[in-house]
Amino acid sequence: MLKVLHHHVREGLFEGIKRANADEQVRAIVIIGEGKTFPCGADIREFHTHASVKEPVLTAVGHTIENSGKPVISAIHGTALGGGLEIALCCHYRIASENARIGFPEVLIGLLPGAEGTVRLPRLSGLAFAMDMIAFGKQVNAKDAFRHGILDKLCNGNILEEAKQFATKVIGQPLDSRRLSRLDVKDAANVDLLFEVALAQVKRKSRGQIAPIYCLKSVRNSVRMSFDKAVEEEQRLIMELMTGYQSTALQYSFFADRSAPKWRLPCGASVHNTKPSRIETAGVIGAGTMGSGIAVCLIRAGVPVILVEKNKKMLEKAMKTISGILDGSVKLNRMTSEQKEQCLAILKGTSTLDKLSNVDMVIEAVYENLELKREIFAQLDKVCKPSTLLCSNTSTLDIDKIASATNRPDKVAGTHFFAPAFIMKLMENVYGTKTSPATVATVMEFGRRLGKELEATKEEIKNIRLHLTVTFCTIDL
Ligand SMILES: CCC/C=C/C(=O)SCCNC(=O)CCNC(=O)[C@H](O)C(C)(C)COP(=O)([O-])OP(=O)([O-])OC[C@H]1O[C@@H](n2cnc3c(N)ncnc32)[C@H](O)[C@@H]1OP(=O)([O-])[O-]
Repeated sequence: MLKVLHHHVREGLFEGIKRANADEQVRAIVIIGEGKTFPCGADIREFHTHASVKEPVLTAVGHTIENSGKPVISAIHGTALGGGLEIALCCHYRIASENARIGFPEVLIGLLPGAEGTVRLPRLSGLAFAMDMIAFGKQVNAKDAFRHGILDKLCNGNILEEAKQFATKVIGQPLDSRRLSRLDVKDAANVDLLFEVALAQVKRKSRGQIAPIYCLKSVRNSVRMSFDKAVEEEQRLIMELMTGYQSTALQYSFFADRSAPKWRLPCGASVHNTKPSRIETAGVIGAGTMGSGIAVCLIRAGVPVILVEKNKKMLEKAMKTISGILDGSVKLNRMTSEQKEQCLAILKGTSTLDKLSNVDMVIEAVYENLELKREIFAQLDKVCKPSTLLCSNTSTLDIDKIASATNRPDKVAGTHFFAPAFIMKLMENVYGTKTSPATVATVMEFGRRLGKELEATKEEIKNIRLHLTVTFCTIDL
């Protein structure tokens, strides 16, 4: 596990600083991460648990550090992120290995640096840099951080030894000018202009998201209010974000993103011992909103698609819609016109299922009617080659009941996309009682290829999970 500021880490740090302050032999204090890195933030798993509010909270640790009568130096290697960087900002000096990185990624999980980071960083780096770093969750390398005054020294040798040497040089020097809470914000006169420019960027780049706007407001408060008042307001803003649906969704997505590549089934099959098959071609059945959106995902990932829709007018309309969606991507510079044409070249429309005889995978996306889906799956079973995976985009129906309409239940799975499928990142892969590990491996690998955040869900728990994922995903990720 990476170094995160669990309750016991905060407690250890707090007690350590107090002990060092009380010990007459100690003349300076160095804070360094054991192992590969400085702390990369608060423990996200601890949020919403009692441990996150158990004393000493991060701000109390920070105050003890800043108020220490002996110089405190943070020696950063690896990454100092989020709460880790907030601890470093409470230190009187910061030195870092040349290849270290620092940043405030909180906004990426729908939060802001709520342990006084939005109020301290501008006092050190200036407003423009702080707004950019905090509202976009940017990580910067040590050289950039040094250039912007965040670090006092870059090290290329043993970081602990260099920190000890540095400490001997600063012993006895006045500390007040090193306590960021006592300093004014640099470039404060430009606050309104900088805020407007950053806000316009946020609205363009992080459309629909609340946290980046709160980040900017909180940084602006660092100029408009006293340190203490701005901190109070920062607390209010983070509490509002913490209880909102966007941060819940983004935190969920943070862990889903990391756990999906490590999927494991109760039978012992896992990503490590099960080989996926390569999907070279696919069929999508149903050219409504979901079917068209799924087809877009696939052709954008370079997978040739046969889109089946028995209503010819609807098929024609869907082909135009798909072309329009790709035009939108071209306008937003997400693809070139040439790439758009390449996507359209691998999309074919048809009104009959028999054209799917040779595809490697079919994703059915007709409306939620069990009998209709069973009928389609029974036909697919006859039409498709024996190795074809038969998948359903169903959000509520039982995969086992759909699979039982075929003679290949081991090759049937749910591949549940969320609307609009070409934007929403979550994909829930549902396995039934007879779905084989190889099928799970293939749909998980396929989802990864589409750039999705994945969930492997057992049919029995789908409905509980589904309730959660739907709630979580009502935002434009
Ligand atoms: C009062 C509030 C004020 C403060 C707020 C904050 O600090 S908010 C926090 C601000 N900080 C962030 O948002 C930092 C978020 N983290 C990152 O950006 C990256 O993890 C990284 C760049 C630190 C390392 O990348 P990498 O590719 O080397 O490694 P990896 O990404 O694969 O992770 C390895 C394992 O560590 C786990 N884990 C990681 N971080 C946390 C965490 N904070 N918590 C819990 N767990 C965390 C991760 O789930 C995974 O666990 P698994 O699956 O093995 O059980």
